[in-house]
Amino acid sequence: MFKAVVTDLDGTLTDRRRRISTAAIEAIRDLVDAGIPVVLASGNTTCSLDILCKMIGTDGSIIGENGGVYRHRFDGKLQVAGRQDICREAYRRIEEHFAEEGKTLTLYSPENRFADIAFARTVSPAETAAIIADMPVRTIDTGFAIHLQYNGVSKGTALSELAALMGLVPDDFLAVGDSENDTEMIRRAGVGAVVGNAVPGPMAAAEYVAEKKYGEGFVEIVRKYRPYFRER
Ligand SMILES: O=C(O)COP(=O)(O)O
Ligand SMILES: [Mg+2]
Repeated sequence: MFKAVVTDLDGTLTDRRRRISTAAIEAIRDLVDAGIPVVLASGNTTCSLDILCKMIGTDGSIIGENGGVYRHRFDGKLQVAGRQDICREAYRRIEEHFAEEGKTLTLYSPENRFADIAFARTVSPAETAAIIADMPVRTIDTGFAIHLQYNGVSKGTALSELAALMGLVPDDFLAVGDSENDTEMIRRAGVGAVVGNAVPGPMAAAEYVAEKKYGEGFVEIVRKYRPYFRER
């Protein structure tokens, strides 16, 4: 029996253009109304997740910044993992490298990030990774942004820590995602599933691959596993 859901946001609840699926919102509300906690787990910042949680109607339990931050409920203390100072150092090196080629990078909400660094996908993620190959920092391409995260921090590690705060274990969760940054979370959860638009990494780690893409895929996955949930 599963007890909770942890889901990615961009590309799982939203389409390619980041428009949220209203069907996915309905599916989350049905779970929440049945007493099944739903955690939003994203590369996005805490403040953007907070607004979504309020408007969708979850209890505010989140994993943000690709596992760099996590919190149980709205009133819980925001936990910060990893080393943003080292990610910043990596970013400076990347910035310098591309500046020599005449390319300027665009940071995403640096003032609201406590753990990772995110910037626009205007340069090659593989080239970015090569520049910082000797540093303990991972380059993550989510399909929406390039993130720099301290080694050993992921949505998967945050899931283990958040689950404990919720009185649960990762095995109690159904995890849903679409991108490279969801692979560890999908591996760690009791069952992992991906939407039809997922990239090969998380797809290979998942027990189930939805036929449908984006929000419709999320709804398909929730329907499939709904009988295996314990309602509270
Ligand atoms: O922040 C990103 O780059 C992608 O966000 P996601 O983890 O919700 O897909
Ligand atoms: Mg995603």
